[in-house]
Amino acid sequence: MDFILKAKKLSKNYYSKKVLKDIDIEVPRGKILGLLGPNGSGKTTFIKIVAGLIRPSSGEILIDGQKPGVYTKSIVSYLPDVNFLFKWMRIKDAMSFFKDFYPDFDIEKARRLLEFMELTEDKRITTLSKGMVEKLHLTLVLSRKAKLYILDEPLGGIDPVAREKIIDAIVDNLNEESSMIISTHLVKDIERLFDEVAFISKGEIVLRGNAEELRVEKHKSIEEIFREVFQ
Ligand SMILES: Nc1ncnc2c1ncn2[C@@H]1O[C@H](COP(=O)(O)OP(=O)(O)OP(=O)(O)O)[C@@H](O)[C@H]1O
Repeated sequence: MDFILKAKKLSKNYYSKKVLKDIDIEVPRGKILGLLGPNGSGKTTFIKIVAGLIRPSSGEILIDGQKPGVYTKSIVSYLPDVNFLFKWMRIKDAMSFFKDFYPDFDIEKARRLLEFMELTEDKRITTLSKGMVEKLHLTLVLSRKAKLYILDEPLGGIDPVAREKIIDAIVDNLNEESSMIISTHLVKDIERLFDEVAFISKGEIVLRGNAEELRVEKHKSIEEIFREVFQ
């Protein structure tokens, strides 16, 4: 099988604290991986390594066959779990910012997604609700033509009805060659997106596999498996 991401024995320490311990994760090309774990389990740390923001302490990670660096940053579209937009911006400024910064940013796609999210370009960032800011972030990140999208806790502030619609939009907007990692502890609504899942607990992968095979094997939904693993 062809993999967009391969991590082997990946570890990260903050001083003497081991935050990731010998993580093995593989993401097949064209597939969506759910990285599932409770607060503080190491999801954001792993995602930051993939985004090239922090370095692992040991182990290996290859993205499209290369170590995190200039090339991998150009093919990875990263949705952080914090607001990355400036307060002075209107939505149209955020769009221009992305267009200038990322050559693969598709402004027409962004406009279509923005309309779908029921946001208008002249709105000021400071007047947006938390859910609206999340929708804008997703619009920007999904409008890049990336090989790998990494979404850290998307949809948390978005109401359940809008969440369903956005999940459909994520599926519709992902082309066949692109892959995605979604980190979350809100498994219920999102689980239908996952092809593969990896459960992370205290920095260790405790279970991973194909989502459908796990459902069949355990006669449980991924959410039920999540509750079982982390109760
Ligand atoms: N810069 C840092 N310095 C020291 N410890 C850190 C640092 N960043 C994260 N940690 C610790 O690493 C552990 C994993 O944190 P991380 O943010 O990766 O978890 P998470 O699974 O994303 O959690 P959440 O779901 O709450 O966002 C936590 O114990 C956290 O306190």
